[in-house]
Amino acid sequence: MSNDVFALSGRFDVAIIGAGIVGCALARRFALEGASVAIIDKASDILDGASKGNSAILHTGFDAPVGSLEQACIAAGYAEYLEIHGRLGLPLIKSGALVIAWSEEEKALLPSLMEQARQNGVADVEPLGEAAMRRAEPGLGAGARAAFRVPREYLIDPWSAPFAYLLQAIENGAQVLRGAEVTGGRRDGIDWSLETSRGTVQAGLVINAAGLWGDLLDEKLIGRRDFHMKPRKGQFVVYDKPAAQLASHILLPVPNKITKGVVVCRTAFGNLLVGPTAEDQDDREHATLVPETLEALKKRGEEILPALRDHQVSAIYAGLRPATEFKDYCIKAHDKSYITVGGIRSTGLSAALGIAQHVLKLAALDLTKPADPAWPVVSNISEYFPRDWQSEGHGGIVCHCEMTTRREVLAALDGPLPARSLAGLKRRTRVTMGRCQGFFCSAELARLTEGHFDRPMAEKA
Ligand SMILES: O=P(O)(O)OC[C@H](O)CO
Ligand code: FES
Repeated sequence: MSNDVFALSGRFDVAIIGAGIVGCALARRFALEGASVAIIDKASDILDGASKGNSAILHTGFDAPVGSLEQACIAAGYAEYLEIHGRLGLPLIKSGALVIAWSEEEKALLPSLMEQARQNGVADVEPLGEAAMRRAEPGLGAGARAAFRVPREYLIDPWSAPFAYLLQAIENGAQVLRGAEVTGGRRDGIDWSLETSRGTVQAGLVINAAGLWGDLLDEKLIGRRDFHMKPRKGQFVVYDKPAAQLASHILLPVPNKITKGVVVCRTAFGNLLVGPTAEDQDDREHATLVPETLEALKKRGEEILPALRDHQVSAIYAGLRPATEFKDYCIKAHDKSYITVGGIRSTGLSAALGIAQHVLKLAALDLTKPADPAWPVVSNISEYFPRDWQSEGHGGIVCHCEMTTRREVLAALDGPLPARSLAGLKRRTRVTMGRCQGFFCSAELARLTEGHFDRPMAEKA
């Protein structure tokens, strides 16, 4: 049965605004510590803001600024992911990464980057001369000069991880209010009354995890802005599955102060990804795809892996990073009743569990941990682990490109956190995300999802 309610009643220890990667990890941490938790999002489903476009890497933080809060949260988040992923059924693809120099100037920067990695606790970086680099990745283009290996940079599924975090929060008592925009709020000295488009939510502590809207929410609720959002768009090109055999490592360029640069890597779903771009813009809502930029990305991909010329692009997408004028995360307890968690850029996927640990300490609540918390197991949709279609009683394949079964679709439409939109169903099951982009599975999906979505799927015959 769905945990979704039209409105929340009662009083919560913690109200988290924003059900992105960070909000989901916060909900899990506080629920596991014994807090009563409400999580509120204005979208009809979770992960609908910055978290919907991500390159899906579990970073070690080797290149984070030494001594930064970002580095500390990535290190803690990385360690906790390794500790819990098996128990929650979350995939981990141990690819490792190569940081590749494409010019003599970049080659000269490799030793200092390796030193930075060591200072960040990533001691196992390994320099590779040109011959060793080409042995490690035989498909690299002629321009690659030298590299170093970061063995513990891994690939993960960017959607099942936060989904599992929130599911665990729910199974330990958290409540979710989707489709509810926070329009205002006031504090009566003890508790907050948050006004939302679906009623009032009463809580002792409010955590702003509103991502791209974080600065505006602070202004609305506490009348101040300590940072200003500068959305940074990233466009990506996704190649069809046969391209995944072209690279085993995550191929990273030498990063600069703004971005890690254009990455080439496999995905947990067996595709190959090239991106992201790093384009600052004012718009917080729209990440427009630009054909010329996508062509340039393809060209860059082919310089990195020339064999990509013979492979097909199966999808394109773009996301927005909640960047601010500050390089580091903007996490602050304004007082005992209000914490802002802002400026969490693309490293948020790796850092989320660590951010949650940090915020728990800032909150300093007096909580009693439940003795035997629930541990849900999410359904695996990664190409690299056994899938539902390989087991009995799955009811048939609905999406043949992604081998999604009827049982997987029906499960995603049910349970404590059901999909409310096609986008939400895609993130849970991969339907329509294969090489035909839904041409063959949409009609059956329209039938299966009837009555489940806020906006019904248009029937495609
Ligand atoms: O450009 P960045 O630094 O935000 O990093 C993008 C990477 O794809 C993160 O995994
Ligand atoms: S059959 Fe679903 S994407 Fe092709």
